[in-house]
Amino acid sequence: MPAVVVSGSGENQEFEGRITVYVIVCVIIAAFGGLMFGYDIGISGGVTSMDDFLKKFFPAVFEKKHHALENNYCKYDNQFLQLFTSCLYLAALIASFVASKVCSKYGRKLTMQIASIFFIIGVILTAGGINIEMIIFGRIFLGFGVGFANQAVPLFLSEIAPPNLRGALNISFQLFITIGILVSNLINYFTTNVHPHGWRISLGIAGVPALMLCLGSILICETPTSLIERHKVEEGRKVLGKIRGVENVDDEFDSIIHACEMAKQVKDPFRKLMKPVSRPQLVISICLQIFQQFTGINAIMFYAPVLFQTVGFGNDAALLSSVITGLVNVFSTVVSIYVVDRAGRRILLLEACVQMFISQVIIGIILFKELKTTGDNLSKGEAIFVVILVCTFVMGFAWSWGPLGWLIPSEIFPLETRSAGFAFAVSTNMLFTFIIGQAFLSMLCQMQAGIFFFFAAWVIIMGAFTWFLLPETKGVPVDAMVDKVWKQHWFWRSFMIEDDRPDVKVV
Ligand SMILES: OC[C@H]1O[C@](O)(CO)[C@@H](O)[C@@H]1O
Repeated sequence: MPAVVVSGSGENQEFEGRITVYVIVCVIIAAFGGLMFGYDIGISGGVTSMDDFLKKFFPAVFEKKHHALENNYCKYDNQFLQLFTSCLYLAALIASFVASKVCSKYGRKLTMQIASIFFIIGVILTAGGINIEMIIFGRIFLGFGVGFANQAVPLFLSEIAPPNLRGALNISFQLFITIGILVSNLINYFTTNVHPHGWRISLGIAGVPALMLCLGSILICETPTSLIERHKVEEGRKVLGKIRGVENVDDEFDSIIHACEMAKQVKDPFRKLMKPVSRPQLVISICLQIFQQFTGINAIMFYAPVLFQTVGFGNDAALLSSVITGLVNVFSTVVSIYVVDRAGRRILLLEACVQMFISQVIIGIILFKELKTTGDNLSKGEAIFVVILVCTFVMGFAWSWGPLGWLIPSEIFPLETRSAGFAFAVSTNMLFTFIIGQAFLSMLCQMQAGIFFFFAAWVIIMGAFTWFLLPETKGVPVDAMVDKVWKQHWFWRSFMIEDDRPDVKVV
């Protein structure tokens, strides 16, 4: 998940430096952290739809799936099966509190190393799993890895990126996540026909990015910001010179020193976050995360193969359809990188609401009409139409609520509360991802086709929220947000009266 830029608002300043090979190597290594997260998101749906896996760990679900004991919508409704997917996010939520301390006390590099060790343990336990407990423990370890990696990698990327590339790199983390999801969909497509251990291969391949992150994080440098924060000022200057590839890094160095000093002056950022002046940023960041998850995206990302089987696809067709939605996810995220600073945030979010709403309502209507009783299936044409609609839904999400759910919280907080505010955003995301992961299959069973109308209703709420309460922040310098955005806004300006911000001028 993309980064909060803590090293001053260098976005508005030109410093000397070029993109060095070293920076590129560091970015690639850190990318494995994002890939790993995406891989874990995407892999569980395919694995939980594989017969060999179900027979071994969830025989009751296997029976339901093959003997039509229940209607289509309830085939996969099983709390443990959902726990296999969702426990990862609960573990990540818990780990992220510890990780944020480790990250600022001991640095980004060590935090990434710890993440990769968790990942490796998680991969061994899940791929080698012999009972449910072992695979759930494995997923929990993967979750610890995600908690640590998601704290360190975005910060690391934004701190080593040349300032003019920070925005693009911010969205790149989401891009790495989507690539990880796609790779996992592809792997599942091939391993589903490898019996009886295809699922072990799927879960085991996660070891590749985990090992790359582990070995790579020995090679990479610590970021200058983290070194300076931890009083290793001279080393910080040296590393800055090395990653920028120029002799004179004085300006950027001074700006990092200044930003670190400013950040230190804020005694209690969490208290400051609770004051009315921070209300707009806090409410918006939390709501964006809740809304991001209530678009229903992870119902698709986690359970697409299961969902496609629910509407009557065979195993291969279901997995292939997931590959297609994975591809749409990646390409639409790339679109966002190009469009976001040209078109602005609001228009992307609002357009996506319309697109997602239409897709969900039509899917809901088709399923409502065609999948009523046990044994019903969609016709081939209808099933293909549903896949197309899932793609238009994912497309809308991926160029808006996906990346912007992270970008906006990272740019609206003033420096004093940025880190703390972003931590809230990360934990809210993990919490609601957990809720969707744990509840979706049961909701599908209870609400049947109505689940799509449920998510569509949320899309209306988030559209209204965006329309009335989300100001445009495109091109607004970070230190001008209060004057140019919040004090001008019809609703949020009433919170700006008690403006007790310390005079932090971000340079
Ligand atoms: O690309 C979709 C993925 O992006 C996220 O919303 C993170 O921003 C995940 O929760 C989701 O699985």
